[in-house]
Amino acid sequence: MATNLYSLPLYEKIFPKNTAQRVLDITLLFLLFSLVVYRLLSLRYHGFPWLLALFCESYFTFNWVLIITTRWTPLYYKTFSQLLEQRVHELPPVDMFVTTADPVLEPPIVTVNTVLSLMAVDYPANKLACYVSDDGCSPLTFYALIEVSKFAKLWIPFCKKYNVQVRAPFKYFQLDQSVLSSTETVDHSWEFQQEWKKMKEEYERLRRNVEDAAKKSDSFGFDLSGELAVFSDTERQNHPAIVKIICENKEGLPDGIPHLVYISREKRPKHPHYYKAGAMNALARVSGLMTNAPFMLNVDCDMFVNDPQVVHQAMCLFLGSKEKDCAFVQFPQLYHNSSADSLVLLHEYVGKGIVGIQGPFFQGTGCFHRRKVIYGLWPDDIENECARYFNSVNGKVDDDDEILVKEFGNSKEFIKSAGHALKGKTDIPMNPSNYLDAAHQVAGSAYEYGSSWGENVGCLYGSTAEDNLTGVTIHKKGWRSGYCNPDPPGFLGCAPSSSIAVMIQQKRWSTGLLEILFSKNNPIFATLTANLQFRQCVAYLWLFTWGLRSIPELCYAALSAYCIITNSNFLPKFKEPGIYIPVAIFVMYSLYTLSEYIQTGFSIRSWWINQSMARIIAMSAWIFGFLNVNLPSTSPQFSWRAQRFCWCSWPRWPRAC
Ligand SMILES: O=c1ccn([C@@H]2O[C@H](COP(=O)(O)OP(=O)(O)O[C@H]3O[C@H](CO)[C@@H](O)[C@H](O)[C@H]3O)[C@@H](O)[C@H]2O)c(=O)[nH]1
Ligand SMILES: [Mn+2]
Repeated sequence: MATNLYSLPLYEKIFPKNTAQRVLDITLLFLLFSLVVYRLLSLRYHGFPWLLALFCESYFTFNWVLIITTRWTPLYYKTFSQLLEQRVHELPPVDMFVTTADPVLEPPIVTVNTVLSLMAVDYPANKLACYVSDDGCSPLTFYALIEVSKFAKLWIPFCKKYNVQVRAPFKYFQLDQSVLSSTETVDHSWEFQQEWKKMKEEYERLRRNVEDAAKKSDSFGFDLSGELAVFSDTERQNHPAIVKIICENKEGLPDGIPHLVYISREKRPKHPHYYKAGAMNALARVSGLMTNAPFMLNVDCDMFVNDPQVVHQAMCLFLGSKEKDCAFVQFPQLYHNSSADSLVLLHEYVGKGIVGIQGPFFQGTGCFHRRKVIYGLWPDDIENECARYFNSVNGKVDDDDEILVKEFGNSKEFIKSAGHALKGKTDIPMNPSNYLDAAHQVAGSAYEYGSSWGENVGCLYGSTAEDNLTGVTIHKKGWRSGYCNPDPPGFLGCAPSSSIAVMIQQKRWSTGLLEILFSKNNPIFATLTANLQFRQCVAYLWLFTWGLRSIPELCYAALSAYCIITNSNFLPKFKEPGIYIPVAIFVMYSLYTLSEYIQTGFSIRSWWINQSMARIIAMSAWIFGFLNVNLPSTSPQFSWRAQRFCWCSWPRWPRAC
């Protein structure tokens, strides 16, 4: 008897067994408690170093409690994307967002590759739209996207015809020709070889054009005429909104080219622009008007699609679960230019634990969202059909509905589209060009004033880690999130290229995370007053306290130097039995972490380097993050570019610069 396809699930939840891990975790916890108790009992025989060591070790014990609570029940999902199209008659539309901010630090050829990999995914082209937000207001980025639209007409059919696996051309042409197409029979054919050569030439031409244009723009030789005329008289931080439709799939062809839209939201020196969060909100509004897809994917400009089935994978989770159980689907942040061992380990041993509680954190990139959730919906709103938003009960959306205007701002067209999105209507507009005027309005710098954007709607303002702030408020409402970790990875990003860049990034993260910890969106309040689960709160606390951990880490490292100088000691003497406790902790922790590295396929050397780097980061970058949040800022606010370059700057993304 044939299996009924409708009865098969789209994904499976797998809870791996972790008994050995739990036993080791508890043993270490027991040893840490013993050490703290031993210190307390012997405190009166010792001086200051003992007291300081007690403080540090108590903090490390607290941190260990956070870690083991977080990773107690690991979970991962297995998706069956081949069943999706049989199970779902009509695949839902998806709007794809790319954010870029600086054509020098993020060369347009990188954005070009990301955009091409998105536009070429295996999904009906009439269900896709790609929106690029350019916070650099750069004619170069715009020019590069025009070049993309020409190349896409060749590239997308080529990828689909030969079932190309990696659809970011720079990566594809780096690969060995024998693995270029997954269809072995076509792989070696004369036709394929010819088309491959042509495609490579075309890509080289595109790359040269974009790079030559970049050189010209460096030397102020860029001709701002024709389509680029809108960029004359603009400054990076002072310009009107620019919205241009570069490709439009007017006929709605499933095998055509998806819409491609360029957006540079308005910026004025007087108005705060809220960095990436502001860009994401402008993208949400413009896309809401033009295509209003119920799902949105957001990626950083340096993160390309590595598996053309990503949208299918995400849809398995969205369409296979109850709405409440899947507010967003996060793919892990992995890199193509670095093995990023420590990140992989973090995903493996802590990330999966978080997935098993209320779902993964929003990591800012490689994430599919439900539009409704980004519009601020609570799970209860789904049951009562968003009653709190609508004055009229006749099912129609009034474009001057007071509540909607207060939430979403003063654009009649946008109110209508938001109302449809909230009500889950799927009859979406297909002609983005009809909404160009309204799009300019909602991409204006003053549009958000008096509305809930950044407060309750969209990506939230108030932290440089806007992704975590937005994620914690989603979980706080009681939503769960899904995790997709396919092999090969769905997305690959670009790791910071130097240690100093890593430090700057870590400093920014620790600042942003502490900003959330000290705000009204603190996970403890969220558990006490709303629907954040207790263990999810613990997981968030583990993350948000990175910056605080720098203090005990630094003190503990300084203790040995202090004791040598003052001829005192902070550890029990060798003849005292108490010495066995710290020695046991040290040996066990080292072997334990080492075994995690080896089990995940990394070397002893990588373990050593990462352990050292973890200490260096905690004692430098995180300290600066901590100071950044706690000291009143006296220095001028640095631009994003300065933050990326400048180790000693005091960056606070959420302020205007
Ligand atoms: O004013 C800005 C600043 C940044 N960005 C974009 O935001 C993204 C992330 O910025 P980046 O400086 O590359 O930060 P990273 O530390 O590499 O990013 C990580 O950390 C951020 C939170 O700090 C998350 O938002 C990101 O998704 C995550 O990849 C990039 O696409 C930028 O183009 C803007 O669009 N406008
Ligand atoms: Mn980045």
